[in-house]
Amino acid sequence: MGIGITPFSSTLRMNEGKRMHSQDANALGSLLSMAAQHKGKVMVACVFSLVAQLLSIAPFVILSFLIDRLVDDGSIQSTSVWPYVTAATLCLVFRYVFAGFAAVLSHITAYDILHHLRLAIAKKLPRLPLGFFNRKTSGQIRKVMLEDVEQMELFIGHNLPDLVGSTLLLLMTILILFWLDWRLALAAIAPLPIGFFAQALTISRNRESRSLFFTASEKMNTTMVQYIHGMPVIKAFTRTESSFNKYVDSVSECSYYEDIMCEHWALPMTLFQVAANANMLLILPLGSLLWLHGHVTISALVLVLLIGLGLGGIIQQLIMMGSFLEQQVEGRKRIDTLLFSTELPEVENPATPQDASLRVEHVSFAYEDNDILRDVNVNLEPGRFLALVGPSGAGKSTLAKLILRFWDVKNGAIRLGGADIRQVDANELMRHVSFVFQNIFLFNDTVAANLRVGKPDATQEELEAAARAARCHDFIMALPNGYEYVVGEKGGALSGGEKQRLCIARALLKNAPILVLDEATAFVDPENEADIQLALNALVHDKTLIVVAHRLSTITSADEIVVLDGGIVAARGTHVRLLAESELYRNLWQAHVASKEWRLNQKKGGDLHD
Ligand SMILES: Nc1ncnc2c1ncn2[C@@H]1O[C@H](COP(=O)(O)OP(=O)(O)OP(=O)(O)O)[C@@H](O)[C@H]1O
Repeated sequence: MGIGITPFSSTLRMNEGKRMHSQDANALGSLLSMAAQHKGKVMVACVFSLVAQLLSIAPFVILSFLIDRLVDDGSIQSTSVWPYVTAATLCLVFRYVFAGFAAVLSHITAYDILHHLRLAIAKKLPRLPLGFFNRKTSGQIRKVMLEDVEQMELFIGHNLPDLVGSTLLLLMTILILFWLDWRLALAAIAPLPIGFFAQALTISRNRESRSLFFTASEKMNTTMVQYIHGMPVIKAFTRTESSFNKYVDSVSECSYYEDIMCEHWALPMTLFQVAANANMLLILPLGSLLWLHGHVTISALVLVLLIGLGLGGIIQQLIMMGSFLEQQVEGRKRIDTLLFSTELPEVENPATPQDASLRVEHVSFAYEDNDILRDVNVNLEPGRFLALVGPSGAGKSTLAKLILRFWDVKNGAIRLGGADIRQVDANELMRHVSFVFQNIFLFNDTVAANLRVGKPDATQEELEAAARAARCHDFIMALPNGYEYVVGEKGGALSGGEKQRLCIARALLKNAPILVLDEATAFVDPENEADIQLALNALVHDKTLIVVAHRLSTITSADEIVVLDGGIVAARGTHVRLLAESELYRNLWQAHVASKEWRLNQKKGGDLHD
């Protein structure tokens, strides 16, 4: 297994090696403690596996007894042979019975573990800060939940019982060999250290490439998911070739590391194969000499040959299991990374927001080293409307996400209804805030089910009222099954604007006192814009509204507009005041008006051609 020599010379690599070593050890510990939680069934499965293994060599021992009888007593009757044959047959039959029981038990346990592990991961995901999902792609999480968890089934269902059975069989075989004759036993095991050395060499040479291979395979997974999910964009932008090449590159990277591992593996493995089967060259001449001089019986010699030659096979099996174990340790590492990711801290004495006011106090924030927001202040009374505007990359979406606690602020505090959001229980926070983001997500379910995400027990009347307020009812009724229409993955047949209005209806149903809306830039045709504006008006009248605005015409009525530039507040005020006082806002407004006129001209041009 992958714990051993660190083959790198530089300090950096030594440290990296040590880190990997301790991660491997931790992951192995997790694997074993997972087995220990079901120790009753796991131990019985291991014992059954061991018995099955012992029964596999028992017929050879019986055969040697028979040979003894034949040699010592030449006049043996054929009927005397039958008990030996029957015993050997029974051993073989029971070998498979025990192996079968071991497999059934270990698989029952394995599937139980699989079930609980998948549930544990699924329960963990909602407890993670929302920012976690910005960092990890769905492809990476999918790989952990499907493939890495599957490795645990292989560990409990196959590897562990086989590993225990084969290790004990190896020891038992060596003991029997020494019991038969110590000189022949030494001859049988003499080449094995060479085999072990070869294996240790493979492991140490492959340590780095193995880790790189697993990272490359994770990348391949992500690329594959993106290749499939992004197919409409890829085709629309005729990026089929470049996207396919990206996918091919990730596959090639994977096979590159596979090739390296094979190269590292080829020579030591060949050496091992030769060594594992070379003991016959020692046993046969030495055994013949010992027999000629009367030091061993013919039956002992035959038995040494039969089980001694099997030693290579047992070790080969152990080595194969060792390499499976490496994969399982690697899978467990990824599962643990997810399971032990830092959750939003539990609040000891949770605070409750008293109203729908929002205060952003001297907030600074950095994703990594560079500050994205610096000393930002906002004060919003309940029921008021705040717009965040500014050039691309100014930090508008980041500020909106901080209000939802995607991440915690670096300095300062964000208060909802007077309570620091770090002191508010995560569920309570979500009860007070609704949000509609640019990357709209709809479940592959009916329109009604998607709306009910906002309020699971909403009546049909409530659904329709929310849909009417968000300007969705008419297009929903025009769908083939109305509210029972299955929208399909990513919203299927709905337009971008329609999907956004569905999300607004969902937020309306949730009826949280504060709404954060990261306005989408993509769905800007005038009809949609007017409809979205009306949908927003429905939200505004009794809610505190924070809108990250790209279409400035939708926020001219905001109580306060905060202009962000390079992470700092460059100006603030109403639309009219900012037009008079802020050059940056004026420029943004002029750019917006120009783009609207351009779209209008484009449309007129289109109409003329029609
Ligand atoms: N998850 C992230 N990790 C690291 N950097 C990020 C992350 N999200 C955003 N950034 C960076 O933070 C900066 C501010 O991004 P943000 O999305 O908040 O800007 P924005 O004003 O909303 O831009 P836009 O109008 O284009 O949506 C950008 O430089 C962006 O590259």
